Amino acid sequence: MPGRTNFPPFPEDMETHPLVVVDYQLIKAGDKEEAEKLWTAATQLGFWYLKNHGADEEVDGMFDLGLETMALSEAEKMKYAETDEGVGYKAAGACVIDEKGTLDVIEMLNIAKDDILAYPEKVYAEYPRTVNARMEKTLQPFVRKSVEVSHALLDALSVKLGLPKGALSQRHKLEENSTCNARVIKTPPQPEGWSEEKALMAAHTDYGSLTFLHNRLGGLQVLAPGTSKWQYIRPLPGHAICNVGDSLVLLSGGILRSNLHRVVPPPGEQFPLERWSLGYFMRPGDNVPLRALVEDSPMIAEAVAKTPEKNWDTGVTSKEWAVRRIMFIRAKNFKGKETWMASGGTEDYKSIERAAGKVVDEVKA
Ligand SMILES: O=C(O)CCC(=O)C(=O)O
Ligand SMILES: [Fe+2]
Repeated sequence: MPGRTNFPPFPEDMETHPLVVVDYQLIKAGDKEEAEKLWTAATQLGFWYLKNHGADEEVDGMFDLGLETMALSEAEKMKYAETDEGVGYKAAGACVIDEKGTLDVIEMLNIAKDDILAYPEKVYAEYPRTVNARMEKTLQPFVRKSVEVSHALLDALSVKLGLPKGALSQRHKLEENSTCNARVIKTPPQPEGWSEEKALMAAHTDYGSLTFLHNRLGGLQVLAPGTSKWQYIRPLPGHAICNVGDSLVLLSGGILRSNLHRVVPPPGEQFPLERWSLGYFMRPGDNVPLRALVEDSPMIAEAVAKTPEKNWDTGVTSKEWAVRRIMFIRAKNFKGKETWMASGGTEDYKSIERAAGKVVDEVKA
């Protein structure tokens, strides 16, 4: 499988954005210094490498599942086409990547955590046979491992936020229905070349809480705060990439950051290759209101008081937030700039335009 174990290196001389390395075993053991590193990463950029996460075997199985499933015929995959709630197979061209309605080129498979854990019972959807064949041996262990890791990170962040230890993980209960999913992404090579305006996955913030991402090839880029240039994240063997999503930003009154990122073709010698990536997307339980936890933490209350111009009580639940974002990014629902903007979360559109070299009128934009 190109992009899994045997591929040319990410170019040495490529400019990248450095990430803090967090050691999962130390976080799990309650190490204060490591929690401090996590805090720095989660509040400043919102991205970090996670080492010693212990999920390598499960991740390898997930890459195999992706390969086996994407190799099925398009007709077969389309029997399981993604719903408006973002569950199932997303064909290339099913989503838009900009306000002009340009169609995307990536294939994606989203398998709901609730379907995985309930298997062979169905909660939302049926999946291709290649997925069913790996429900028990790959998907369930991958979900369990990812949830264990994500909960340890949430607990460490809770403490730093001045919340009771379980305050965040309680809002992400495994047994509660949620839009959490396991995702595999296949990005096709771009033999005609590639131009800066055409991201393969558009600039976005993740809408959930924490993403536990596994990359082999380069292609993931971030637009760091205070910069106007997209920078690659260098994939490091054995290291996951974790990032904060909008839900944690909202729950923490903006103390945690969900940074803009996108996917472009891998650089250098990796350019002609198919790119595969996958992750577990942890999101709050469906009924969790997306509002700052001001009653539970003086630190959050203070952060909210200092930013009265922001809306820290969205008035919607985690599920409503997710469904809106998914629905409006789908090509079949695209009606112009309005629907494109309705697909947004906490993205800073001005910084995206600045990075694209457009002049932004700070007053009117
Ligand atoms: O493929 C990647 O590296 C990133 C994927 C991503 O950002 C997403 O699925 O939300
Ligand atoms: Fe993302």
